[in-house]
Amino acid sequence: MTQFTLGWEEWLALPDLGLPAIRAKVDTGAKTSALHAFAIEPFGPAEKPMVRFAIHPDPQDPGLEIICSAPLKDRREVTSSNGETELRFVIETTLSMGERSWPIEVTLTDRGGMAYRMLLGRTALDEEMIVAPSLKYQQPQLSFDAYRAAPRLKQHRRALRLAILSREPGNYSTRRLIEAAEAGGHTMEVIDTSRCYMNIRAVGGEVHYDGRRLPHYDAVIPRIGASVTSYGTAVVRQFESLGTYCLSGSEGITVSRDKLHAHQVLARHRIGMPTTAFARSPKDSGNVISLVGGAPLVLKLLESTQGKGVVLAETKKAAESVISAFQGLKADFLVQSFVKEAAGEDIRCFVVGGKVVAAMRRKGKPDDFRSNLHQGGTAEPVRISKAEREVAVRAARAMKLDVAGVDLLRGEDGPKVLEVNSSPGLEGIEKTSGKDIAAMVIQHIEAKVAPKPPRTRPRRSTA
Ligand SMILES: Nc1ncnc2c1ncn2[C@@H]1O[C@H](COP(=O)(O)OP(=O)(O)OP(=O)(O)O)[C@@H](O)[C@H]1O
Ligand SMILES: [Mg+2]
Ligand SMILES: [Mg+2]
Repeated sequence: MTQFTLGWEEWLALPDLGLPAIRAKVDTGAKTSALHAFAIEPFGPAEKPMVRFAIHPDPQDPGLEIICSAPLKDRREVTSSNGETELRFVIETTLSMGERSWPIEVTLTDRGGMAYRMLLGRTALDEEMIVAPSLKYQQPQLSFDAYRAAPRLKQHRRALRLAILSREPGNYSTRRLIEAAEAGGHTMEVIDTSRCYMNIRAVGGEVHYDGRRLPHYDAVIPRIGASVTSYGTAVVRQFESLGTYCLSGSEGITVSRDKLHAHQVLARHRIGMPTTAFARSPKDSGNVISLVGGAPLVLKLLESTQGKGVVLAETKKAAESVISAFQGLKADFLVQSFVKEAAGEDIRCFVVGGKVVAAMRRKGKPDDFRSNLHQGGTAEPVRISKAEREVAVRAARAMKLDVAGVDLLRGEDGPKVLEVNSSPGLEGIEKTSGKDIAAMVIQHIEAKVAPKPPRTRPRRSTA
């Protein structure tokens, strides 16, 4: 075997941690190796514990911060060179130097002031390796520029710590998202939205749950039920202000839940929809009916879901009596022209990251103009036109939603968007399309929270 010589200072890479270049001090006086990490937090299930930490690989550049995660191997008492004993997390990872790669054990310690981000101890060295104490860089030199170029090469995939905000841990969508996250090597915790409590302040706001502060999540998937929209979006806003990526933003959830607001936003973006009007005073009932072109027309309670507050009025008389009933209940509603040619069918386009990843056609019961599955409708896969695809993507974007269920009707003069759902269910769409939509959602999150290409700067001498 050829001799492998190391100087007292060497460049190395820790590819499993997404660290392409680290300058290390080789210290044969130390037994274990150490990596100077901060914000060290264990996470994950007891059978498969993980640890998440951050590191500034370049001691000269505090702006370059990389988040790493790794399987947790042990916790161990380590005595450092200054004689202090510290309980440290231990991970195992691959070290690459020159043409060689081998597994090493590394302890994590928060000593950011150290000039070297890594100390290579003797247990990380093989028998045939020689350390030349008076020499440096016996192995190829690397550069911190690798961090500026890396994201464009192969994206490093690290285990993410994810949370889903849901009051229904057992429902199909929640279960599938957990499965997909775990299949991708991530962990997913289910948090009951209504049990989150918060302190609100400019700096250092927190989210608490069951007596403890929630840790930092790489991303949060809000699946907020209509009954807790207001509180739920406040929780989402709190996560947003902590800098956590939320799959559906608070603004998107709020707007999409309010039919009036949603239609105004869609109209502003020139997205086709049925002619829509609204009024509050009983004096204007006749006026709004004529605004949408008279009967037949559709009346919708603003907070309706699952088609429950959606009524078809075949005649002007019927429309007037439903309107007066709604007004009597002090319920806000909108009035919409009836798209007859849609014939009780609507199209659900499932949008992920600016693309329609699946679509289905839903058909109501034979005597129902509503196509909601909750009203007993059926669904089947459907091919959608280019115009439909475009309008669905634009509608999701107008609502500022990365993941959305866009419902549209096939009108005589093109697609007409009915609504944009911020937490679209996965069951119907996965079963009809046969696609793993949950995995697509997780992949979208991975792409979103992967380290951004750090700003480019003139190259600095690193020797
Ligand atoms: N203007 C319209 N013309 C024809 N059919 C309509 C019209 N508006 C709604 N429908 C039918 O009624 C169904 C329910 O309407 P809509 O989606 O607006 O209500 P919803 O209560 O928000 O339902 P969900 O949120 O569960 O999808 C639609 O899927 C569609 O089939
Ligand atoms: Mg709805
Ligand atoms: Mg609908």
